Formats: sequence, structure tokens, C-alpha cells
Amino acid sequence: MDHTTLPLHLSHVQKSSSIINRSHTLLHSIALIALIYYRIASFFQITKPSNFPTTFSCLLVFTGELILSFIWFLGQAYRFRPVYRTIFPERLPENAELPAVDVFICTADPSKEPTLEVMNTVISAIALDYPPDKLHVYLSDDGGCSVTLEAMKEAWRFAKGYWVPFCRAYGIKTRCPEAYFLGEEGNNESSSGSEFMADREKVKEKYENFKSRVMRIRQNSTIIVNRDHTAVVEVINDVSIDEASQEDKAEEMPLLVYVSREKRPSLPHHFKAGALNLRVSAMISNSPYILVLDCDMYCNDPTSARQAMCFLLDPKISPSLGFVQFPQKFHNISKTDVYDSQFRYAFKVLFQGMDGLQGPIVSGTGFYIKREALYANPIKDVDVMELKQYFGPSNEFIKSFGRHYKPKDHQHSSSVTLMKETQYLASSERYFWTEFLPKPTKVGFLYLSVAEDYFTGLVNMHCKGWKSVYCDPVRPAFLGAATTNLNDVLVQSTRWSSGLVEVGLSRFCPLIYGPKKMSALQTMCYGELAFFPFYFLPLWCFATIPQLCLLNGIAVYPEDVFCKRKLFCVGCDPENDNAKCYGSGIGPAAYWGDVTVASNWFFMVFSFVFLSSQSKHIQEVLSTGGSMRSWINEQRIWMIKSVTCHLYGSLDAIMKRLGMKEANFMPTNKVMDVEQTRLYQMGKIDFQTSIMLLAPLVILTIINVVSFVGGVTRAMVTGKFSDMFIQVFLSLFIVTMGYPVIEGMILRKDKGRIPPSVSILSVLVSMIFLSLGSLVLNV
Ligand SMILES: O=c1ccn([C@@H]2O[C@H](COP(=O)(O)OP(=O)(O)O[C@H]3O[C@H](CO)[C@@H](O)[C@H](O)[C@H]3O)[C@@H](O)[C@H]2O)c(=O)[nH]1
Ligand SMILES: [Mn+2]
Repeated sequence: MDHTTLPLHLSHVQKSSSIINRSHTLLHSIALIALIYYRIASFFQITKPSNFPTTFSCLLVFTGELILSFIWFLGQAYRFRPVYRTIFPERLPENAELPAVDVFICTADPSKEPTLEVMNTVISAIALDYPPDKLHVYLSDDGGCSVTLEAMKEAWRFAKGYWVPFCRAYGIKTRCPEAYFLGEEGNNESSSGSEFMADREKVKEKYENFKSRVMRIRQNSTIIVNRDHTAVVEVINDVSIDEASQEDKAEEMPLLVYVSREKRPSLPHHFKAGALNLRVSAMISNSPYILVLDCDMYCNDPTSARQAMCFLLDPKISPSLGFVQFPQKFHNISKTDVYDSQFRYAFKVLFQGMDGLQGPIVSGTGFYIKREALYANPIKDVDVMELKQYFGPSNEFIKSFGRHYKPKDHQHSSSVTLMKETQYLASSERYFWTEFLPKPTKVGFLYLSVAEDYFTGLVNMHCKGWKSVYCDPVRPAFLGAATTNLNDVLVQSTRWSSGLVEVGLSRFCPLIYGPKKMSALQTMCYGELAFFPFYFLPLWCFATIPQLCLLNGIAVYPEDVFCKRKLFCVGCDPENDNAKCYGSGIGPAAYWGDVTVASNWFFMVFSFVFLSSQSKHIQEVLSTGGSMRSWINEQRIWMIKSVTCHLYGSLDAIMKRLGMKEANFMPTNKVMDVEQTRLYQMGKIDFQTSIMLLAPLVILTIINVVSFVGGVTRAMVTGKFSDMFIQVFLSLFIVTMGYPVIEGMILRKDKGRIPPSVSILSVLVSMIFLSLGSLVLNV
């Protein structure tokens, strides 16, 4: 068969999903329009001054509804044309024709990122199934920690001496040693002969030795993140393999380089984006493709580079293809996954949806990006002298922009000039060069936001016309460590919210910056991401205002006429006797002409909006492998994040915008705590977190419990249920979702329960809110 004519990949539109999605979008939009109509109409109905509390509360709730609807509307772009893809790596050209790849692994803080785990990621990258002379692995150590450098040398010895030869000889699929020996992925390797078993035992023993050596290195040095040091660039291949395997056939190995950029306390270093913008790899290998990995994301499928090449080498799409993104998947997800740590929605709905448009966003890790798309392209026609002004006097570096630049042979890497050049490039001025550049050459990973991945994807990829592709094979290409306790989940989400809102409030706001450069649907996707943290506004509103109103007998939703007919309307004539029938001026419906019909209709509209959004969510969860339990977990964590991280993240972004705060990137904790892991495995929320993050959850739950009880009592006393039906239901819904909070306050005795001090404080705050709120509503 002629391999040159067969496609390397195919993409298919998910037809049934598109149809379901578009029909749902249409129906739901109509319902939302009806809802908005009802709200606006009712404002014009209520004219009596005595109804100020009602008008005011309805206005607040309506604002919430508008924001929620707007974000929902933007999110419909993901649903418009989801695709899935098939690849045929077996049709790739011969090894000799494959392009070179640089792997960039970032690590920053050895106290949060266990050295052994980082080394496992490094080893899995060295062991990728790709021609070794075309693979170059760089570890960027942002912590500038000698422990990492020393451990890397050990990792190199183990990989070269034992691990890589073993993987190659037996075609091992799981190339991260820790995962392999734990058997996490069910290593059903084909070989099982006695020779294999003997080799496996030997390698296992060597791995144990390697582990204890790394442990010893850690024990023997103080782990400090050094923020004041010069640049260190070291090629590890030169390290001697003292106790290497007896077989004397020298195993061909990829290049392994340690890079730690210069850091000075007085100079901003721009976190991960700064680490990625180092030009050191351009000097040493300058491969046309770069794989970026977080230090916890090990290569789980050694063929990922070949899979990515199915797109990157396809002549039809290659010229405009900027990067291939793989999903972030995690090895430590429990069955219940209480925190939705797997981000099902992002990697099953959002990315697949964008893949059918201009392509998915950059998600920070697990993507193969074209070097040219990152920086060389826009600089092509700028002259060399001008470049020197921005990039400094490094001739070699400027030469590396050229398409045909061949770096000096790294075998002679100890050559003094090369090391001088690279150290120069890793020094502190070099990584904020994008700030100095004139506009058209603003390139590389951008610094404005701590969500550098999202921001770079928007401005430097999709807005410059690059496309991207989402590659989601059955066997996860990379596996990372997900955050599995409430504190880490919320801290991480706060950083993301802040980073996203920062972009939303900047001049790069996708809804303003995007439309001229991207399709409307792609712009909507980016817009949804920039503004979804604003969910905190409607969610705070819906969890407090209707409840406060319920306790004060103010209806903010249309009444349920089914109930009312049964309870009150028997024998009374609403046409002529409104006041008597509906009580004294409560609810907009009381002043309507054709009350019964209109109200009934709009009650249906509100119910429809609620049921339709929940059903759609359930449909999406179930069709992407989730269960009803996942639906509840996702609803709950969405609410939790909205009232905490999204609020704080947005405030943080606003403060940064106003210059009241500096950017901060706290790496997430990758150290597993036994007790916390146990709670996560059991599906119990671990409430050990700061009071800032915990108190809102407790306060809102208490408010809803109180209002639910108050609402039901009121209905029993007055015999009226219809006008407040939605409010009572809403409180009940929130209380149900907040059940773990109630359990954590009252029933649980373990370490992860809610501390009594927080409960007491929250009861106080809730009571103050309800009394003050009632005062305001009754003036
Ligand atoms: O100053 C820094 C801070 C972080 N990192 C590295 O960046 C990576 C991501 O950091 P992590 O703490 O794991 O953050 P996550 O929240 O898990 O990261 C997600 O979100 C980030 C943006 O907020 C993206 O950069 C990541 O790729 C994405 O996985 C890690 O390897 C860190 O070592 C640095 O190199 N320098
Ligand atoms: Mn991470």
C-alpha cells in the first residue's frame, strides 16, 4: 500500500451530540428569553412605592439571571460542533524522516514537588519511543536547587544503565518506572519468559537503589527554593555511568540537560512562562517541535510524539497547525472523585468542542508545539541589527531564529563558547525580553496572566491564525497528580480564576480582542473561559436573596398556580378580588390582570430553565462515562468553587489590575498526605482549609437551612405555599447539595470535619446577615 497517500488522521463530527446540543441550545434560549421578558414586564407592573423591597430583590435576582444566562450562552459554542479524531501512527514516515523534538519539563519547588516524582517524569521522557538522536529532554529547575541536579544525575545513570535498555528490549508500555513497578496501569506486557522475569527483577532492584539514593540526596541537603542565584546549564550526558550494565553495547540515548535560570529577588521572573521562554534549547538542539510537561505529568504512552506527528506532519494542515494538545489525565482519581479532580467537563466537552472550531486552548502541559509558532515566525523579516537590540549580542542565538539553523554538535557541549551562550541566555534579563519587544514581535509565552497557557494560546496562537488539534487517545498519553483535597483544589482554582479574569479585564479581553481575529464561536469559547469565574455573582445572589425574601414573605419568582388552585382559589374570583386572594401585595403576580394564566405560564418557564439545564448536564455526564453521582459531585463543586475561588480569584484579578497586588503563582502541592488520600478515596470532603475558603460554604448552607425551615413553617401557618414554592425549592436544593457541609459540622468526628469555631462564627455571620437584611427589606 502506498503510505504517502493514506491519511495520517481523520476527524469526525460527533453528529448525534451536535444535534442534541443545538436543539437544547435553541429550546433553552427560548425559555431564557421568556424569563427575561417576564422579569422586564413585571418591573413595569409593580409601580406602587410600597413594593420597593420586592422590586429591589427582583432586580438583584434578575441581574444574577442575566449574568448566568450570558455565561451559559457563551458556553454554547463548545456544543456546536464537537469532533473526535482517529490517528494512524503506523503510516508515519521512517524514523530517519521524523523531525526532532525538545521536551521541556518544569519544576519549581522541591518541597511541594517530590524529587522522586519529578525524576520519574524525566525518566519517562528519556524513554519515549522516538529516535534518541532526535529527542532532547530539558529540565527547567525554577527552584535552582542542587538536590534536583544531583538527583538528575542519578536518574540518568539508572535510565541509561538499566531502564531504557529494559524498555526497549521488551517493548515496555509504561515507561515511568514508579508506575510500572506499582502496576498502576495493569501492565499486561506480552513478555513473561524467565529471561524477562530475571531482567525485571534486576531492574526493579536497581530502581530501588536509585530511589534510596534520591532519598539520601534529599536527606543530606537542605531543601530551599533559592531565589537569588546565577544561571546553571549542565548537560547530563557527560556524567559517567560508573556501575552501568555489564553489556557493553553503548545504548543510544537522548540528550538530557539541566537548566536553572538566573533569579534575582529584585527582578520579576514571570513564573512558569518565564521558565518556558528560555532560549537555551535553541542553542543546544533547536528542535522544530517542543513538548511541554509539568513535573508531575509523566509520559504514560511512549508513542505520544508519534501520535502528535500524525497531525504535525500532515501536509494539508501542518502549515497552519500551531500545536497538538493532549488532555490532562491523572493517575490518582478515585471512583467517586468528590472534587471532580479529573475536570471531566473541560477535557470531554470544552476541548472536544473547540477542536471542532479553531482548536483547543493551550492547557499548560501535554502539548507538542511548533517552535516557529512560538517565536520565530513573526521575527522573520526584522533585520539582525535590530534584533540584537532586543536579544542582546548573542550571535548564535539570533542565528537560531533562522529556519535552517543547525546548533553546534552537542557532543562537544562542554565547549566553552556554547556554555557561555546558554548561560547568558538563562540569565535574568533574557526571560522578560517579550516585554521589551515592539508589538508585532510579542512572542513566546506571555507574562500578563498567571494562566499563561490560556493567555498564550489566545494571543499568540489562535489570534495569530494558528490552529490547534486535540488528541485524546484511549490510553492516556500523560498522567499527572490531581489535587485531591479541598484546600489544594480551591487554591489551584483561585489561581486559575484570577489568571482568567486578569485576561478578561485586560485589553486582550477575548470578546473585544478576539472577534476580528477569530471566528465568532472560537471567540465565545475564549470569552466563556475568561468570564466563568463571574459565576460567583449569580451564585452568591441565588444563595442569599431569595432566602432572605422567603423569610420576609417577599416572592421573587412567579407563583406555582397548581398549588394555589388547590389551596386557595377554590371559589374565589381572581379577576375581581386580587387582594383578598393573593394576600397583601406580595409578589408581582398580585398586580397582574390575568394573574392565574400568566403566572402559571412563567412558573413553567422557570421550572423548564432549571430542569433543562440539569437534564443537559446529566446527559453530558452520562454520555462521557460519568454516573449520577458524578453529576451531583460536579454540581456541588461548581457551587463551592463559585462562592469561594471564583469570588477570591476575581477580586485578586481586579486588585492586580488596580495595581494593589502583585502576581503570585503558588505551585500546587503534589505531596500525598495519607489521611487526606484516605478521605478522598472514601468520597468524603476534607474540610481542612483556610477559614476564608471554608466560611462562605458554611454560612450559605446555614442561611439556606434557616430559610427552608422558615419557608415551610410559614406555609404551614398561613396555608399558603404557591407564591413561595420556587424559593422553598431553591433552598431545599442548596441544602441538599450542601449536605456534606451539614454532615461536616454536626456528624463527623474525623480530622477533615468542619472545626466548631468555624461553625459558630458562621452561625453568627448568618444571623447578622439575615437580621440586617430583614431590616433593609422592611424599611
Ligand atoms: O514559578 C513557577 C511556578 C510553577 N512552575 C511549574 O509550572 C508547572 C505547573 O504548576 P502546578 O503547580 O502544577 O500548577 P497546576 O495548577 O497543576 O497547573 C495548571 O495550571 C497552570 C496555569 O495556572 C499551567 O501552567 C499548568 O500547566 C497546568 O497544569 C509545575 O511543573 C511547576 O513546577 C514553574 O516552573 N515556575
Ligand atoms: Mn499540576
